[in-house]
Amino acid sequence: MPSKSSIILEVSNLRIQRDGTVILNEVFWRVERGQHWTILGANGSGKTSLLSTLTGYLMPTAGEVAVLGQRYGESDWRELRKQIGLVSSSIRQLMADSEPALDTVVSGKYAMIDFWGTPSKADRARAMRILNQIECAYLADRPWLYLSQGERQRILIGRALMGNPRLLILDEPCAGLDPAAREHFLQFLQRLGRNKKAPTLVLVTHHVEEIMPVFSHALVIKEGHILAEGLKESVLNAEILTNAFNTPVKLTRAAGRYHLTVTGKSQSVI
Ligand SMILES: Nc1ncnc2c1ncn2[C@@H]1O[C@H](COP(=O)(O)OP(=O)(O)OP(=O)(O)O)[C@@H](O)[C@H]1O
Repeated sequence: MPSKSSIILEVSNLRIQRDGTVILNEVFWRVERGQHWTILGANGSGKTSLLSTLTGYLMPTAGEVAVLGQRYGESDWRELRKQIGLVSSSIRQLMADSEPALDTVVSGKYAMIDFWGTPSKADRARAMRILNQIECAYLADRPWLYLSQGERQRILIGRALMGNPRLLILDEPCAGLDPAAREHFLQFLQRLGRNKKAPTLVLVTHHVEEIMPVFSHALVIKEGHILAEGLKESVLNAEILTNAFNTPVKLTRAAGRYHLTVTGKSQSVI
């Protein structure tokens, strides 16, 4: 049995239902320190809903959700959110065009969008260290508007790191990146995750190619329930992914990376 402090999050018999629609059902999931997870599933399977529950934006209909030792319903989720880093397209859209990258990183300390205050010397120094860590020191003064998609993703990770999170959730961070930018970003994620002080990573992706060796575990969702979860070697196989995507697929693995090929027609009727 893992000690309490080593449990990053625990979801038990979670059910989410809205307007008669069951979005998630019978979800059991535990993430422990030292693990990095990836979440896979077809469009509409429930990935974002699961993440929204973890960040307190979606209320469970039944079941228990505990994140970083705080139980949903008993703790102030707004406080807890400060310990969870989140990089998602919804956050990307909220950034102010004129804000320099350094200020965007600083704003992560206050879990604020569009930072209006004057950052303290110490905050600026810390943000600069983070910019170095995310290999973006050269972007410190560049406004958000001019950053490339790949640079924006890194700056948002920097912003999340400013809050010193123990959990960093990345919801499709490679969306919109060209193949080279995507690979650079993934290599960066690999280095980040390898760092002993790194937060626990949870990556939502549609592409197995984005699952870097640093990710130790995988969770596959289908139609609101868990199809498979555990060590990625036991979860990521053609049979499970064929089921998850309702389409015959072939999965290959080389040098710790995966590659998926669709080999047949979808079995679903759209
Ligand atoms: N508030 C809501 N009320 C009713 N249905 C909802 C609500 N929120 C989500 N859903 C439905 O729940 C299902 C899961 O949605 P969710 O966004 O979690 O899927 P997803 O796996 O993240 O999909 P994608 O890969 O397309 O982003 C979808 O069918 C969606 O329409």
